[in-house]
Amino acid sequence: MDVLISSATMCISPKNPFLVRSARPGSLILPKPRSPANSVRFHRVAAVAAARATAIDLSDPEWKLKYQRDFEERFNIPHITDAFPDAEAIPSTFCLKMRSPTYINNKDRVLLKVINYSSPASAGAVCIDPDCTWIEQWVQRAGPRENIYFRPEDVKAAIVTCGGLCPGLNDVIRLIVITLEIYGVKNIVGIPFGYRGFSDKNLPEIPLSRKVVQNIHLSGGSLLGVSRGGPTVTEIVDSMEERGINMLFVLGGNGTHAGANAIHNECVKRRMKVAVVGVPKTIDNDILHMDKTFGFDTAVEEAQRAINSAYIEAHSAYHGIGVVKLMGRSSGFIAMQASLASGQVDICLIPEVPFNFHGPDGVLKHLNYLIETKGSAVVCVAEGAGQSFLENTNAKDASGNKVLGDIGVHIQQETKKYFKENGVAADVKYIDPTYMIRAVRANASDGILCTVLGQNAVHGAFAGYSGITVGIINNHYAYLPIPEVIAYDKSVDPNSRMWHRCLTSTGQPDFL
Ligand SMILES: Nc1ncnc2c1ncn2[C@@H]1O[C@H](COP(=O)(O)OP(=O)(O)O)[C@@H](O)[C@H]1O
Ligand SMILES: O=P(O)(O)OC[C@H]1O[C@](O)(COP(=O)(O)O)[C@@H](O)[C@@H]1O
Ligand SMILES: [Mg+2]
Repeated sequence: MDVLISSATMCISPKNPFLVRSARPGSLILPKPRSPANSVRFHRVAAVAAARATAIDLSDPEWKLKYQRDFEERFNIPHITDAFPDAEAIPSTFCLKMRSPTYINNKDRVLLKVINYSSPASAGAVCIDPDCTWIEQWVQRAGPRENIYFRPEDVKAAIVTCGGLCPGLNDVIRLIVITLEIYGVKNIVGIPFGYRGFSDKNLPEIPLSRKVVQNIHLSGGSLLGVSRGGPTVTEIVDSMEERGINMLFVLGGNGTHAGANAIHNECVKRRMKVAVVGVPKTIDNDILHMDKTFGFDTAVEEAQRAINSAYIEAHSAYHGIGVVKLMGRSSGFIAMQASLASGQVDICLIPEVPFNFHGPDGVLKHLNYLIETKGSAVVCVAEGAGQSFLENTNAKDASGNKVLGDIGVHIQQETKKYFKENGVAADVKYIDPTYMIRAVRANASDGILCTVLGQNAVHGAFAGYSGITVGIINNHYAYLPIPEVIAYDKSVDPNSRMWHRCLTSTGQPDFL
């Protein structure tokens, strides 16, 4: 569970079960937004989640039942019949050439959490109460339904890709289009350059068909283009009304999904029979509840190449130090996984784990030790790490995301200075492979994930769901209500086995 509810007087942090904070009885603890620039956005979303979650009084003998009911309500996915109770269901038009498809029953569920922790002290434990009481948490299974709520001939489907690039965008677009055609949809368009394409009159819709998308997965990027910022939700929905779009597939991260949810709500308010379905795209892997998001595997694989280059440079130089900065605004998943996978990293720094540069336990002292003992060293740092050491410019990008200082450059400069001051030779090389990684095409495992997610997005829309997103959970596929996946950024748990494995691999000490 991501939001922890207090016991009579205490509550335990969901991210760090060892951290017990006092709280008012019955109060609800929501994680603090990580980035100040995003705080308005995440406070807003968190408030939605908070409003929907019932504070649980653990002294109530019925608390478990109430908790379960609350969970079911929160993870219930909006359906077109909520606003249109008389909406007609027709037999599915999804048909395969060779055989008739098997369907998902609406009552099928996927288990969200699969470990029954016996104690909050267990590594990575996420507990609801101090006894770590086991509560089954079921979410909706994704897939084709026997009955659908849209006649294919009445559908105008649109696809939009927002935010930064991520490997696999084209794979998802491709499968959405192909699946829509299998249902019988003829009117499919791409909205160019993210949400901007809804308002910029100079950007015409891109007609899509199997023929157009057949080979797009062979290259990275997005056939449709991406952007940050753009029109207001009102303008987007006005544009959808004008264009007659009644199915919208939104590929993007937390910002895009906040937009998609707002679009869904606005459509409900205007009584438009529209399905808005998200497919989470975040190379940083910071969307809640999912095993991973598409593009992440590819990013880790590609990041290893940069780490390997940094290693070779460092290893070939006299007292060489290689610094690689990887993506991860507020979550260090790519840096952690790539460090683990490569086995060539001596120091991995992520936003979730504080560290000092200077002082007897600082990064620089350890680098000095590595140079003395090994002769070279490799540092892998996530872009959001160590921001407190950098000047805060308060600058924001077009989407309102905080523009971060370059921690890689900072490490390079500080390291050079430190070794110079100590009269020790050091050859410091810095690599920032961000845009090289983001632009590659998806690897095989991401390609498959994209295929499944794209197909399921279309099944969800035809099944009449809206305001939902699709994800892989414990190797199964599920539909989730958007507010629950973007309540805050998923981040690396410093108490998790994975982070501890990373520390084992690098051999680094605590830099505090
Ligand atoms: N809270 C929000 N409500 C509506 N739209 C948003 C919100 N936050 C971001 N957006 C829009 O979503 C798009 C992508 O957001 P961004 O943060 O750049 O990328 P990502 O979706 O990958 O997080 C942008 O066009 C931005 O204007
Ligand atoms: O230079 P840009 O396009 O703003 O992208 C930088 C950002 O893109 C990312 O790679 C992914 O961010 P999004 O999920 O918001 O697209 C971040 O790690 C990074 O901060
Ligand atoms: Mg984002």
